[in-house]
Amino acid sequence: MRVEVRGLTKSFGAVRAVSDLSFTVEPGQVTGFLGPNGAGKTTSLRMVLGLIRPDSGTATFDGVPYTALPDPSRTVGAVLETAFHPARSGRNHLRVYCRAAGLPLERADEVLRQVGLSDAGGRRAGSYSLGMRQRLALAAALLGDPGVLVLDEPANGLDPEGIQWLRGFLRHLAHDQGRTVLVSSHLLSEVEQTVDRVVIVGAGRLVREGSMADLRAGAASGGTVLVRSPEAPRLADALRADGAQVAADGDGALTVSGRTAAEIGSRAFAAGVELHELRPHTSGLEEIYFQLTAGQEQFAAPTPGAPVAQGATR
Ligand SMILES: Nc1ncnc2c1ncn2[C@@H]1O[C@H](COP(=O)(O)OP(=O)(O)OP(=O)(O)O)[C@@H](O)[C@H]1O
Repeated sequence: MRVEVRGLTKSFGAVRAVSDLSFTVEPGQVTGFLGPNGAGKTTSLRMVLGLIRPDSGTATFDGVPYTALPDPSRTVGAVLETAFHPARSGRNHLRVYCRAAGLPLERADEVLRQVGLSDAGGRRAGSYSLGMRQRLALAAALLGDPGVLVLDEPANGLDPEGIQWLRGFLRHLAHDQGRTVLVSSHLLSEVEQTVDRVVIVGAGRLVREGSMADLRAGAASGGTVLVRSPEAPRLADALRADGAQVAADGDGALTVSGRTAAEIGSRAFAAGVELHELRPHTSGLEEIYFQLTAGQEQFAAPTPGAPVAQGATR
């Protein structure tokens, strides 16, 4: 099932949370919905799920808006926020949902098993760790065996082991079971190894949509490489002649952009230049994400020592 978002726009008073946002989420893939805090991710997901009405624009599931789906809980599963009745067991929490959605009660145990909570199903949800609550929320989203999963920051509060489990689980749901998975995060690094595609938003607008492979390819040439050589000027000339950008610090160190470390090493070898150091300086990927979203955090912490801009606080 394909999710299509077209021209979604939403303001809260004077704050335009989402602005003419369009993107597509394909089946069989995990799509990361990325952007800094306040970029409009949660508002967009709530519009996709029919929880708030957009000022304009549409979000559809194979052409049908959420509110017109004949059987929404069997079509779309969502994890938005994790609120539980603390005295209710995890299993009973899920059974309440089953009843409300007209699903067989056995589904509760099936999804508990899927998320690895079988042994904890009888315990009060109030005693669950944050990671277990996230798993329970994911279990609730899976109750109707939906073709589409929409997850808002599901990695929040998970320990590294939990994040690794989630990564494998989401990829399994998309790649092996063909589901459409949309997962939001404000950290690229958190979902980098999980997602196949990215939709990046900043200040409510789309700033990038594409495959993770494309983002990585752009990043490989977007980073910088630190090179040290006793023959730095000669190497700089050779690299510049090839079209690379080279900054020299005069002390035998060069900062090269537009070339990977391997390409620089090959060029040096071909020119017979001795190297003493060859080190990728920035990851490229984080840099691209940062550049795409720079200055768009709504509540960005000021740089220490920098003057506070007028109007930067609200
Ligand atoms: N109900 C609301 N009333 C007023 N303003 C709102 C409301 N919901 C969101 N906003 C504002 O809309 C903007 C986008 O918020 P949103 O929560 O969608 O961003 P986000 O990308 O999900 O951020 P975060 O990662 O911090 O959750 C913010 O400026 C926020 O303050």
